[in-house]
Amino acid sequence: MYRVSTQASFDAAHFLKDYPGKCHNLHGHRWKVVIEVSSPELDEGSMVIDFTDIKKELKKMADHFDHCLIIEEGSLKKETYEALVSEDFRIVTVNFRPTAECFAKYFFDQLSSSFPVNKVQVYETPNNVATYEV
Ligand SMILES: Nc1nc2c(c(=O)[nH]1)N=C([C@H](O)[C@H](O)COP(=O)(O)OP(=O)(O)OP(=O)(O)O)CN2
Ligand SMILES: [Zn+2]
Repeated sequence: MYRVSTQASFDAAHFLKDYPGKCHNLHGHRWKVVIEVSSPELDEGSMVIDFTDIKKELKKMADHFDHCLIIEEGSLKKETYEALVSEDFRIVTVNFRPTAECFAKYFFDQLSSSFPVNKVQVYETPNNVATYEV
């Protein structure tokens, strides 16, 4: 089996609603997303996949979250949410709990529609990584 991987990063703030510890506070990470694509054979260009193609797609997804506040749908009071919006903050609402695990699955699902992805890793910090793989 051949495997290739590429990565992208984004800076974003998040919080974990009702988390029993410091992570319920608003805080930021430089998130790193590493995706791995595999194939038993190479294409006519002797590649699993052209890095250029997959990098472009991954970067587009990472840019979507860059310099934003990630909010899990329904996790803030309406007035808090509206106050943040009125400050013109860039907010991206997600329909999952914004843990590294859920982000790994999210990136996996999104990219799998275009590429034979077999693994996604999301680093919240250089030491903390979550993996979703098939
Ligand atoms: N399995 C998971 N555990 C935790 C996640 C997660 O996504 N998956 N997320 C968090 C928090 O978001 C937090 O930011 C990370 O926690 P922690 O490692 O405690 O924070 P630091 O890297 O800043 O650690 P220090 O050693 O305190 O510097 C929590 N858990
Ligand atoms: Zn965090």
